[in-house]
Amino acid sequence: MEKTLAKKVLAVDIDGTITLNGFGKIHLQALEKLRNLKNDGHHVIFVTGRSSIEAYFLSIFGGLTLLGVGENGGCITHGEIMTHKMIGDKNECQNAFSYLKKSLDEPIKEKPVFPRLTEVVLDRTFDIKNAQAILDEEGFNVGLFDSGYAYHINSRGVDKGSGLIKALEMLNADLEDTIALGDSETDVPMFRTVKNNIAVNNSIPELKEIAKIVTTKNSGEGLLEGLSMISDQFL
Ligand SMILES: O=C(O)COP(=O)(O)O
Ligand SMILES: [Mg+2]
Repeated sequence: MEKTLAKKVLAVDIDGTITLNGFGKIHLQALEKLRNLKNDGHHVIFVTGRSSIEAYFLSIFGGLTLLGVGENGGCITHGEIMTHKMIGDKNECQNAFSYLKKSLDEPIKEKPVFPRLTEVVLDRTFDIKNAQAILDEEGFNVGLFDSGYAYHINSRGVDKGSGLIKALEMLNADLEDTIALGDSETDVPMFRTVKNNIAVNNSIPELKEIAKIVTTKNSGEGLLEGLSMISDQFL
């Protein structure tokens, strides 16, 4: 009697992993692969710096699990009736943004993205490490993160790792049954949380260093390559 495989959870980054960073175009074969895995009984969810509403709608149109972790873990949108679980605190992120506007010499402005419920998203136009030091110095309880697509001001303790753990609780699923895929700094907390993970070839070196699998191909092609490398093991 063939052992039925435990239901796995695929936690998939969007920009730079199933799209080309900055453009948003979905790699269709990669999406088809994810839908097939969903149809095989696994959970497939997006864990992204984009809005959780974008992730949720992509899961509807993609035929995936109706749960999107967005805003770098700051908000989870889920269910047949669209419901938001807000984890981050937009107020403290906005206060930090206002302080940076007064403190930085370089230009700093919000990136024109889909509206956010718990974070602030900025154009990548300033020295992020210097900005983080200024916020720490002033005692702001926020983090500044670079997804390669945008800078994010998130509440302290809000990241893709903490957001994924909340999502797994909601799905009644286990960390050891989870596989994460990503490409940028914002995926590092997720990879530190989930030991089974795949960094696509266009990932930053810091993510590749901690990844269990690093693909030779970029973005959507890399997702397909990475999933084929594990499918014989446990998908
Ligand atoms: O919105 C962004 O920063 C891009 O997001 P992602 O790479 O985490 O999907
Ligand atoms: Mg990404």
